[in-house]
Amino acid sequence: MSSQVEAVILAGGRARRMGGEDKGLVELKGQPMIRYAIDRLQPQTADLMINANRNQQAYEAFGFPVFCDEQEGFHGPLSGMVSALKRTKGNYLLTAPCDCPLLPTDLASRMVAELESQGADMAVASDGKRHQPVVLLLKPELLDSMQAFLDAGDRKIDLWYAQHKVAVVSFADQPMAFVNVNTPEQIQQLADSLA
Ligand SMILES: Nc1nc2c(ncn2[C@@H]2O[C@H](COP(=O)(O)OP(=O)(O)OP(=O)(O)O)[C@@H](O)[C@H]2O)c(=O)[nH]1
Ligand SMILES: [Mg+2]
Repeated sequence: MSSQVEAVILAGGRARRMGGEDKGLVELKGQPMIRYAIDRLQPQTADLMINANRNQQAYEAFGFPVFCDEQEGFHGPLSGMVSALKRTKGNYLLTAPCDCPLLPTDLASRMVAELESQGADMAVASDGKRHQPVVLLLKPELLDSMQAFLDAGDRKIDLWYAQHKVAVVSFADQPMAFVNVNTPEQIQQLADSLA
């Protein structure tokens, strides 16, 4: 692939539905959840970084750069994305959450291919029915637009990207790809289904 893709795993949320435990570090079948996201993304991307607002040292142990949101106060995933866009050296930044352990192994290549074939500014993944608004492929030049949106006090990712030319990339062929684990019960359900 000629286009260099850097990935950021977003692990900066409060995880209230997980009882406030740091979701990326919560274990699924004996491994921290972020380990699954790393294992899915690392083979697909030139670089990887982790966005976390707590437990920095525990995240650093995975061997990738760790950074927190520039703006304190948990302003949502866009806050992590804007901080990542400021750091990225890739031609594209791929964003993904720490709580989707079964991300597609062909995520980056399909997102890049669709973005480029549609001449879009960015791409959003879809499970075939719904957008996955934290699974995005972003051109670094979107930084100013995202920063302005956040500075205006807006938080909703889909409202931000509606301002841009977006390629929607369907992974309907992989029904488990975006299984999202937000609660202890969902961890248990996924562990059982992977057993
Ligand atoms: N950097 C950053 N990421 C966030 C923030 N809020 C949520 N995220 C990330 O966005 C993704 C999707 O969010 P949720 O699944 O709702 O996670 P959450 O907000 O930690 O969990 P709940 O409090 O239970 O809603 C996860 O990867 C979170 O880590 C934030 O304020 N900053
Ligand atoms: Mg979630």
